[in-house]
Amino acid sequence: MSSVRTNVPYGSHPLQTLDVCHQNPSPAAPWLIYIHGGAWRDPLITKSTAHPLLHHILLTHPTLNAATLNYRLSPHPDQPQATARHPDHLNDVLSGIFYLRDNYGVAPNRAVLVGHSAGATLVFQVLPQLGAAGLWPAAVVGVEGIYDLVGLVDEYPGYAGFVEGAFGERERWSAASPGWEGCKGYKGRTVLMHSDDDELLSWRQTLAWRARIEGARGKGGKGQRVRLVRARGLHDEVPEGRELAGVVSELVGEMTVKETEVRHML
Ligand SMILES: Nc1ccccc1C(=O)C[C@H](N)C(=O)O
Repeated sequence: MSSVRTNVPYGSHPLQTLDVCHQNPSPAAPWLIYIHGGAWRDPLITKSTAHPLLHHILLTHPTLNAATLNYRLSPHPDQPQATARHPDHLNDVLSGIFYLRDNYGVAPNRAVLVGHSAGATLVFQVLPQLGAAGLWPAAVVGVEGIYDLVGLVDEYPGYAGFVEGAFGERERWSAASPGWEGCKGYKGRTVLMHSDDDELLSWRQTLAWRARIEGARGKGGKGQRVRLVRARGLHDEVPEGRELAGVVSELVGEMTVKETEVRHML
């Protein structure tokens, strides 16, 4: 029954594609859905950057299904003809997730959504839209994430170029950054990971985003906390690291317990 498919189109653009490993046909199967980083533009950072994580996690969790998504990119010095602009990246991620729901039956509350770097921005941008569609995931994991575009360029003026390329003028950055306002109904887990060794981003984005989520959620409520996890390695090494695999493994383990409960209920 197990099937691995690569470059499955979820739209007509060559980057509207995903890789999927469907090894558990149960409608209650847990899913890992990965959104890559690369500053919304890097042609070399694609859905394939999740393959080491997927290999490891799918072998250790034989009831897990997984997918990793490409999405259209903004112009890069090596790929100036790319034309995507916000909200194209976000719309593609949403289309890809809807494709998985429609074609593989990914159920609400059975998905762990992982985003790295600009992919972490995307998973939190897409979260309220998933909620609006009745598809709140079980967990969201942001890894070496960008969450506040204005704050990012204040800290690193050199990043203005790729932020402009993806989002346009500075006036638009604040509204385009993720917010927690549309996520009040979200009852899943939120994990933010960051590495001391990240050479491209300090802890500032991650800590400020955690403070924003926890502030918006109201302190002290049960299940309302953000879990902060220290990772190891350079910015683009963290997705392959043991810390992320460990976090995903735990989250999937929690869902597997629930799958057994679901089976008892049937
Ligand atoms: N994800 C990032 C986060 C912060 C700063 C840079 C990146 C990049 O990915 C840079 C990429 N190599 C680029 O130049 O397009």
